[in-house]
Amino acid sequence: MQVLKFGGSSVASAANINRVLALVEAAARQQPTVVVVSALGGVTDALISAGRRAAAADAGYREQLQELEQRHLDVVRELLPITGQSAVLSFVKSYCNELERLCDGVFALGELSARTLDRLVSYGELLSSQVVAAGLGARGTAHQWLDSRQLLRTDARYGHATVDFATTNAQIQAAVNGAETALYVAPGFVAAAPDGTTTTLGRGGSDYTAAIFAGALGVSQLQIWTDVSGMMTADPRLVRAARPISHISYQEAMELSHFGAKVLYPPTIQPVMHRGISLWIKNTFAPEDAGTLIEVAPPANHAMVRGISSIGPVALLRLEGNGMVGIPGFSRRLFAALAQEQINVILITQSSSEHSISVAVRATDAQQARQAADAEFAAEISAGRLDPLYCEEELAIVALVGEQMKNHPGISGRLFGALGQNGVNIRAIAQGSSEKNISTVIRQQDVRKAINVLHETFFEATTRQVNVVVTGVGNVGRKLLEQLARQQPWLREKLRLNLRVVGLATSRQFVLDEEGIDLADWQTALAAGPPLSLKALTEQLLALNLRNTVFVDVTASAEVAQVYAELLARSVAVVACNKVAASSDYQNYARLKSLAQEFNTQFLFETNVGAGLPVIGTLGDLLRSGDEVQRMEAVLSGTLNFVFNNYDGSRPFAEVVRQAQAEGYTEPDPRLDLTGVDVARKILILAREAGYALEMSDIHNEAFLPTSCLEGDVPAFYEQLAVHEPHFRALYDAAAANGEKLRFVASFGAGQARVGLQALPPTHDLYSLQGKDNAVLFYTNRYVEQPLVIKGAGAGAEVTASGVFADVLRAVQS
Ligand SMILES: NC(=O)C1=CN([C@@H]2O[C@H](COP(=O)(O)OP(=O)(O)OC[C@H]3O[C@@H](n4cnc5c(N)ncnc54)[C@H](O)[C@@H]3O)[C@@H](O)[C@H]2O)C=CC1
Ligand SMILES: N[C@@H](CC=O)C(=O)O
Repeated sequence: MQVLKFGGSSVASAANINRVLALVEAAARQQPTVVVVSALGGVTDALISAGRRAAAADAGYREQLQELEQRHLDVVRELLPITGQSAVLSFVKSYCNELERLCDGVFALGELSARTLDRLVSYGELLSSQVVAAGLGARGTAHQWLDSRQLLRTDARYGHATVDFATTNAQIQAAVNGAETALYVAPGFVAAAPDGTTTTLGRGGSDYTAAIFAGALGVSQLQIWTDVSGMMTADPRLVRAARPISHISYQEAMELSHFGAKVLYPPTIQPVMHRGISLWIKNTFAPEDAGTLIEVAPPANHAMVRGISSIGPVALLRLEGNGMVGIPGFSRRLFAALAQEQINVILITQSSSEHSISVAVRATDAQQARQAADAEFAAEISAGRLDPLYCEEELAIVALVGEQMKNHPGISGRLFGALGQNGVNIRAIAQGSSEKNISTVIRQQDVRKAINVLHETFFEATTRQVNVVVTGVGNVGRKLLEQLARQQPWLREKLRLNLRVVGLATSRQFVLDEEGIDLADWQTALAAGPPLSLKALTEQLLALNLRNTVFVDVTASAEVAQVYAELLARSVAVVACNKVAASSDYQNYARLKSLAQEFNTQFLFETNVGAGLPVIGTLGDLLRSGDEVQRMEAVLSGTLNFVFNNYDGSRPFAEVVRQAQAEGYTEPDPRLDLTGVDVARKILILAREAGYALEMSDIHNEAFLPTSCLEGDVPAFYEQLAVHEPHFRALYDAAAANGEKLRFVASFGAGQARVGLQALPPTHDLYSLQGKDNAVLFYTNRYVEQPLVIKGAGAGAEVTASGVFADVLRAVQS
């Protein structure tokens, strides 16, 4: 024997009912079957609404009832052959006439009692089950329609009656076991009080009916057929990667159902759970899908977390004050006051200091709850021993559920880590000692991000989504996009990162697309974007609230550097190729670093010094391992090294500088390189990273450029370089005469930093640098005589982009 229950969506139309009939017939061929049917989708709500309108003297209920009648008649006409329709059509009409008389009475009296409402709504299931039974009859399938009102005995608490199981079980057993038929159809939801008046079973009523039949008959299995393929690991409307749960325990299923996985209503499954009957959730519209099998003891697997649930909006109420500490009875009074108002408490938390108790309630109950608590504690509040109830709204609860979480350390750590790294602040936490459920209260607007992050953390061993915004798609930015596009498959396969570019900006336009921009044709997406507004870009990016987000600045813009703080404070990682922020005033530099720390994110700028060379990272490693920098000596300008390696007077100095710019080594404004400002910024950043609070004004810069070179714009600068060709030639000749090379050297020691042009002899460590190379010499407590040397290409789009890329990966993998 088995029981199958079909929900409202499964019987919402003739086409759907035909599916149901085929499934029922297939099931009944296997073993005797009881089919429990809900009302056609939407009918119960329509009946309640009609009743309420009638009670409110709104004659519109008649039209509503006519629509309901028409809907059922249409279903019958479509479902049954013409020859078999008339009896069923007149039956539907007679039920609908009864309904109309009932509502007319309600209209006349202006009153809708719970008893009348039960009677009214019972027609939904009575009609649907008769229609399904007629459908089976029309297909020649033998069956018997059972009137659940004659089998399910309840008390007279109309609306949510309590079942008298002794009588009910006996009546069901007599009706089913005594008959010869192998297939029964019964209306769900409806029952009867001892005096025979119709009652209903409350929320989840048809599931409950099915479970009562299953329990009474001791069946092997109860199947609940619905419109989803079972319980999912998370709400599929919020998490695309959510997947069905194949096996789950009753305990877990109930935890998930409590928290929004609306497939089941826990109280309804008690009759089967207590008898160890398995419950199979199946999809009427995809019967081939495995569905979810709920059992007392499902097979063990490696999943500690079975599902993630969410419920919202909720409000968090906090009762707080010194007057509570050590005095029994406060929580009892709070809960009694809420219970008095029929307010359901969803989550409770109290710290061990006993200084406050927080409870979460549905947002719609918040104000009533606040008033009830304030009234209850009015005396303590006016005496200053308690604060008025504090109510925080627009919150939600996200919970991890899984029986195997018990005794497995580290799960809450991963939960908090994953949320923290994504800027999701946890307002309250609850975990019972059964360890089946860890609940967090978070902002409603963070729910999508939080569930996705947790789903990735606990279910998707395969990939993690990373969302990158690239601001500045010039020389370096374009190369970065090329590298990202080329590397995407590798990142997915090897690092399990689904790295998507969700935003792009230039000084003219920007585009944001949470679905990810096609890197094969990003120019088209960008061209279609609105004019650049950094405010709009940041606001829209923050509003998207995507997980694992990295903002990459590949501009040289001071305005772009100003948005970092807002982003970091929302846990968006910032990767800056732009040197403006790290070389701005010390206070800003330090604030950005501490914001990153405070909001559990990253502010990385490795390419600020030495482009793709691992300079800042190496310095950090030295310091973190306890070393101390004594001195640094470095060539930090790719441009200047290129220029002095290539200038020998045979070509004009200006032409060599132009070549450096054309090859992509200079700053967007090459005067920054030639004046030594770019190098000064770099040594400043290194000194700061080494622990010294220097300002740009502390860097002594021995500029070699004649001042007239800086008096106009960039074309004027090049003109002046040509005018001063003899000056550059003289510098070169003087060095060459001594067998020396010109190097623009940055040095730091004893808290002092300086940059300037030097003629270095062949014996000097920085003499033999090729092309656009940079070199950094670290003299530390451990590297005393021979410095730690980092050397290599110090400029160029390709190497710089690769350094930015590495920072992006560091930001999301840290
Ligand atoms: N070229 C190199 O070897 C290295 C460059 N860098 C840094 O990389 C950055 C970019 O350099 P390039 O790509 O050569 O510059 P670029 O001039 O070729 O590109 C700059 C990009 O930034 C955009 N941009 C400018 N102002 C903007 C604003 N306010 N909002 C949005 N976008 C804006 C421009 O439209 C352009 O797309 C600079 O900060 C530079 O210091 C760092 C290390 C090495
Ligand atoms: N313009 C810079 C590029 C890297 O920061 C340089 O020439 O070194």
